[in-house]
Amino acid sequence: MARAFDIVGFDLDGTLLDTSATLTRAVNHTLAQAGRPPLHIEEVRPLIGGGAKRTLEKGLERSGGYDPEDMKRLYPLLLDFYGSNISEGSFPYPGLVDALDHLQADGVRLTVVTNKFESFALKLLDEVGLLGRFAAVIGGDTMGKGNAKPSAMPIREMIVRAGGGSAAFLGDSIYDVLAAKNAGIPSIAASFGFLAGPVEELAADAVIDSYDELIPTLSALAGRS
Ligand SMILES: O=C(O)COP(=O)(O)O
Ligand SMILES: [Mg+2]
Repeated sequence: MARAFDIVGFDLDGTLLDTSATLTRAVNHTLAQAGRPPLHIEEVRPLIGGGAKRTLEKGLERSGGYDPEDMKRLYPLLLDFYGSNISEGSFPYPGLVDALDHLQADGVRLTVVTNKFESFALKLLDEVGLLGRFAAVIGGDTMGKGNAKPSAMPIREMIVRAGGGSAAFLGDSIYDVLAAKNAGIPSIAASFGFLAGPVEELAADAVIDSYDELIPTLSALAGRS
């Protein structure tokens, strides 16, 4: 079958992998150092997507209040714990590997654009055995401070690093949809990810409820443009 797009880009947390158990453990480990009560995974899930710093800031707000001095002390602890336990409890969403196989068999180049640090993204993807699939992995720090999603810059960079061509982007947060829109490429929202509200609020060009829907959705989007 002819491919719908030359490049398909993926967000990482809440899109390729369910990382919520690992991040909840890291957040709770950090909150405990500050004598704060733990948060439930359901509370942490919608706080993921803007990078670990933002997740911790929001976690502190929810567990008794945010204080920049606490943050300065606690953020390195979070990074240290998370970096040392990055893949424990994180898993690909059902159907992901089949969908990637299908896309690669059609000659599609696969990429990742995440707001995680690039080094963390590389380590995590390597440990779950997916790193070799991706022509490019762009992190929240790859393009420099202030240039993470929703900036168009990491999406443009992903297209350049993957060798150019038509592209679409799949993600689970408003940062993903806005980054794709800002870069002028179609966006797809993963309703199975870490949503902070109804998936419709993301206003993506299409929505998938599982990876079984990805290939037909890409074809429909390509036919529309
Ligand atoms: O919040 C994070 O650590 C990164 O999240 P993302 O992979 O969804 O961009
Ligand atoms: Mg995400």
